[in-house]
Amino acid sequence: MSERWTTAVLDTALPGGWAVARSSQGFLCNAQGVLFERDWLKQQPLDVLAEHGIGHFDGQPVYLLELRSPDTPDDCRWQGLRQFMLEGDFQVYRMLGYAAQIGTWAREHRFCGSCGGAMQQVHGERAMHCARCELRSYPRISPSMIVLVTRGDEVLLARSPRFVPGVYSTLAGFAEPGESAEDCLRREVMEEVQVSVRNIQYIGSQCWPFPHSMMLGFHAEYASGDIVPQLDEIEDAQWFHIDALPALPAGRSIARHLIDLYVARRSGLPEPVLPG
Ligand SMILES: NC(=O)c1ccc[n+]([C@@H]2O[C@H](COP(=O)([O-])OP(=O)(O)OC[C@H]3O[C@@H](n4cnc5c(N)ncnc54)[C@H](O)[C@@H]3O)[C@@H](O)[C@H]2O)c1
Ligand SMILES: [Mg+2]
Ligand SMILES: [Zn+2]
Repeated sequence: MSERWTTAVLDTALPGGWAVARSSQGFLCNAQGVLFERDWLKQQPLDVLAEHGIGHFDGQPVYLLELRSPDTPDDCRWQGLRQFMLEGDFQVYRMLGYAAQIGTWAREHRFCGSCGGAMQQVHGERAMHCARCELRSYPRISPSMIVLVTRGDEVLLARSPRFVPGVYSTLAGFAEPGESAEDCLRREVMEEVQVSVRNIQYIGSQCWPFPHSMMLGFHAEYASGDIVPQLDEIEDAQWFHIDALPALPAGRSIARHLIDLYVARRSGLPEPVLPG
């Protein structure tokens, strides 16, 4: 894996470095991209809610300006995080995914969830602290299982009403307290399509910053049951032959990787690599 982007807790009192700016409209971009000279950006008339020192890109310190409103400096525009996931430099997307998670988490933890007091960023640590009751809050990550259920040359794919028309994907769901990854996977598959699985095989993981999932990806073999889609979540679910697949999710998603990997293995083709 490339190390162009690494996270760090940087001191916002120091000058210099690069900055990205985020609002409800996405990240600020100009013709050069999404990284701005920080000292210049801070002189622009932006409505800054908070600043975070988030890491290094190509060895240079990077800060996040989290904005209250999307005021747009001259020659700039906004681009959503999903668009960075779909195209362009994947390391830039990784940096912005981290920035988005830190910005959202800090914005949602300005007040203590225990006593309601104001919270402050802890110096040198990615944490918010309540001076009144000593509570510390850390960035939130939600473990989620994602699984390709297989039956020989067939794979089980489903579509949610939220998907682009025609697209089918793997099954996924959030872990609940008390579950192992395997428990969650079996429960989600049973809830969403009423199928049971066996031979669960861990494939790999992917950060999914929409808004704070950690996807744990698996292959699992079909064991028993007929597909019965869960009405509110799953619009349709079917077995598809690997030679006759429908439209699939975005190329850099772990959902797509799980499908492409299985097809490659069944077909004796070189295995794809999960972008990371
Ligand atoms: N990277 C990928 O390829 C890929 C593909 C599919 C899904 N995903 C992600 O996987 C995650 C889970 O998938 P899903 O939407 O099918 O989940 P799911 O099947 O568990 O159902 C979603 C429901 O879970 C509840 N929920 C929302 N946030 C939660 C949380 N943090 N913890 C527990 N429950 C929560 C809500 O009621 C929501 O409607 C989502 O973040 C989704 O975007 C990623
Ligand atoms: Mg689901
Ligand atoms: Zn408190």
